[in-house]
Amino acid sequence: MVTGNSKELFESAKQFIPGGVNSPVRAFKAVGGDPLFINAAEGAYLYDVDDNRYIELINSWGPMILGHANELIEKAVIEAVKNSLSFGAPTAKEGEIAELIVNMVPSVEKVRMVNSGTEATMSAIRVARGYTGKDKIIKIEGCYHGHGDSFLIAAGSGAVTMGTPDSPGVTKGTAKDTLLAPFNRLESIKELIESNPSEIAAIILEPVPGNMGCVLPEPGYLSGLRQICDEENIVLIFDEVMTGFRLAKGGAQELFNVIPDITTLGKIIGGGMPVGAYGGKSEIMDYVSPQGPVYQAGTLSGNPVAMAAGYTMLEYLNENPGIYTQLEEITSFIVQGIQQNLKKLNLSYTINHLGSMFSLFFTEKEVIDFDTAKTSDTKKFGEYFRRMLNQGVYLAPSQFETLFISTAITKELAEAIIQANYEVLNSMH
Ligand SMILES: Cc1ncc(COP(=O)(O)O)c(C=O)c1O
Ligand SMILES: N[C@H](C=O)CCC(=O)O
Repeated sequence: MVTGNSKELFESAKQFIPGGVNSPVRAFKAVGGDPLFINAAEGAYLYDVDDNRYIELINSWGPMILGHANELIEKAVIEAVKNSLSFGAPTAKEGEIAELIVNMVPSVEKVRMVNSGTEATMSAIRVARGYTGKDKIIKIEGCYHGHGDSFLIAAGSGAVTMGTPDSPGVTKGTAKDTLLAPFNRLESIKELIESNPSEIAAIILEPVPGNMGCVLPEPGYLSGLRQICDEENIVLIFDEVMTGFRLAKGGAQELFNVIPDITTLGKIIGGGMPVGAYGGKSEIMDYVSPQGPVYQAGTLSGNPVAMAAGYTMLEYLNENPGIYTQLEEITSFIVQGIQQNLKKLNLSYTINHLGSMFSLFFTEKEVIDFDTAKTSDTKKFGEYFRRMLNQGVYLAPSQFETLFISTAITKELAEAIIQANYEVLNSMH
């Protein structure tokens, strides 16, 4: 594979950008080799600056659920751009997208738009604290909620990939208000509540984590959290930045029928533009300024171009719920194909899968939380990643990320992915 142009651009970028990238995991540091610089993408394909073509299994870390360069979204963006890029004043589209989100996501009665998932989660815990008058939060180990200080403790995604799940720069004062529990362990949550009586404002988690790789909640875990929060006057926050509009049109909360108090959203909600949102019960959201005293603002919040893209995406998903069955079927087909490959090759690595999210973990252990995810052989994953790239399949460059399937993945492409997986695993063992 020729990658000279990417190499050159990376060397140049490193002079002016820390590590040459604007988000750490993109640097390929954990998998070796230099990152590919991307020129264009269409449907299921990504094209780099050396004209190599790849089948896309990241989809901009989730947002591109309909594949790249979707005509409807492109058209909506072009129309919006004609009226100026930003007003910093209310628009009709903001009301329309808010109403659509309220109709689609079961927990959301009112919603505030922001510019990223990070802003959404930072704002959500501030409201939870303002509403309850309590300071501490419980965070689940291995979940990633963006780069807000309160969350860079036992954080998944790029943070664990770079070997910095507890980031320097987070003050001890902030860190002491973030308590940690393993995923899927209600007992541990109960112990934290007992040892911090009347101090916990919120429990925040990814209901189906994708940032330690894809991990599934065990039966009763999410409903158990709901019950504990009700009993203890704790705000339950589902971070559905990844799972929102992906696992179902109402997200993981619809799928598992567990309704949180606050939901954070991102990725798909912007159709590829930088958007986030947090919403929930009116009683809680009415604490947000200017209705209430909890301050949160944004110069570009509700940006008209981003709202046009997001609205078009959500409207399409709302009107075409069959997409979720289609995504589940094609993802199951790929997962089963990989499972058969593993069997043929006498390998017993673990695959976790739900809807259009899946991860192949290079461990023989069942992966149910951060500790078991970390038993994966990351060196082996790096080799797998590089060889898959050579086969023309673009994976997330970290063991601690889920893959995302888009509707652009056809049966033929799914077969090509399974074949590439077989050849690569065979060549490695
Ligand atoms: C579950 C989850 N929450 C929050 C975030 C932060 O979103 P953003 O990167 O848009 O700030 C991400 C992804 O980065 C995420 O996957
Ligand atoms: N896992 C992260 C978000 O979901 C990946 C995005 C990033 O860190 O660049």
